[in-house]
Amino acid sequence: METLHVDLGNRGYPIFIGENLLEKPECLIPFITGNQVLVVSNTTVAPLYLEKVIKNLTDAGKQVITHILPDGEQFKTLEQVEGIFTSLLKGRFNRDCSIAALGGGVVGDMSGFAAACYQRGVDFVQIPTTLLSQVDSSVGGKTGVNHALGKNMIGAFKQPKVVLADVGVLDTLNAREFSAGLAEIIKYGLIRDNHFIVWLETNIEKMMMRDKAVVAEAVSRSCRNKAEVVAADEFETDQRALLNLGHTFGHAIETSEGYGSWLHGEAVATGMLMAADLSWRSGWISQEDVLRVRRLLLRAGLPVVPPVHMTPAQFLELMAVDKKVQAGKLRLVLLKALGDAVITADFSWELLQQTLAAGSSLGQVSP
Ligand SMILES: NC(=O)c1ccc[n+]([C@@H]2O[C@H](COP(=O)([O-])OP(=O)(O)OC[C@H]3O[C@@H](n4cnc5c(N)ncnc54)[C@H](O)[C@@H]3O)[C@@H](O)[C@H]2O)c1
Ligand SMILES: O=C(O)C(=O)C[C@@H](O)[C@H](O)[C@H](O)COP(=O)(O)O
Ligand SMILES: [Zn+2]
Repeated sequence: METLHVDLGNRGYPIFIGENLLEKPECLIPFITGNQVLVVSNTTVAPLYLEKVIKNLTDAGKQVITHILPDGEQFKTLEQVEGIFTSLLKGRFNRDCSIAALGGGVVGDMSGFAAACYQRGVDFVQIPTTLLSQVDSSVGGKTGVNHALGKNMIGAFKQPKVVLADVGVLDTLNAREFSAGLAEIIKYGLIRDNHFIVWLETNIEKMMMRDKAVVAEAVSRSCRNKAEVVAADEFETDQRALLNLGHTFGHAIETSEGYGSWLHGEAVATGMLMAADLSWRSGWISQEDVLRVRRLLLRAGLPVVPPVHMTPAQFLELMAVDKKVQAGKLRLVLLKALGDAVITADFSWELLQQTLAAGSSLGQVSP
């Protein structure tokens, strides 16, 4: 087992990464101070792993109740969070209770948001069960829900007390969801870790075959990158926005297509290629760099062509509500080099239009 730490002073916490961690109550119980625990999961994950988590908690003398959400991004809503509050109130849960999120990013984001709001804040722990949630969403404290008009528009920062990433649970994850997690992994390489890109290019086949050691290393390198960024800028006043590479385009795709139609990781993958394309049109990276990004995404089983029917105008309308917009000006995360991203409003509107219109020829037509 490997232990990393998110250095946030009195809001700091460990990330445990390894196999069979669901069988190690010592990784969970010390981080739950009160007696009452609500475990939030969903209809897919609960039958697989809920029993183990409940046993660890009840063996330690905790009073446990559960709340099982319907499965899917389309249920990441305020209405479903209200249901979590109802379970807490019906259970007579006090302010010293904890909420445990057992599931992927959807369960984690909603549970964390419920924890931030219930009685103005209770403790919460993350037990991420998808690759994406182990490498990204369980770390850093962004929580929230979607709105029909925009992704993750309602939310709060709420750090967990611990992150328990048991890579063994990824055995039951389907191939499409596994690939979606790879998008956020590739993101860390592109924004700040050129060595990680080379490592991924070398190990992507082993990763796709779910070689346990390679998967654990990818989770660890990703979490280390994320923990460093979050520790430097917890509330996204500056550099944390780099973690949004590909997301301005990607969130527009998710919203336009209907939540759950494109997986978050798939939309981010295509969005990262669009960001690379615009970086190339801006003269910052080479065409070979863009093709390198494209090849890696394809090898990871990810889509690289935006929805054919999405027009530049539709993209721009949805991108205008992005959370990085400042004083009405769109800011994008772009690449100065592979492994070196910047957040900037300094791009040409005309070149952006070209990227949005490029479709399947992203990065492949000379500007
Ligand atoms: N808070 C953050 O910093 C952050 C970061 C990245 C993404 N996100 C959010 O996370 C969400 C995406 O998360 P996700 O990709 O984990 O999707 P998800 O939570 O929808 O999980 C994907 C699917 O896998 C299933 N599943 C989960 N664990 C499983 C397992 N071990 N075996 C079999 N099936 C399993 C789920 O039931 C679901 O059907 C999006 O809403 C995105 O906006 C948040
Ligand atoms: O932790 C962050 O910061 C991120 O941006 C991680 C992203 O992968 C994640 O999708 C996040 O939810 C996007 O944040 P948002 O503020 O654009 O909703
Ligand atoms: Zn993301």
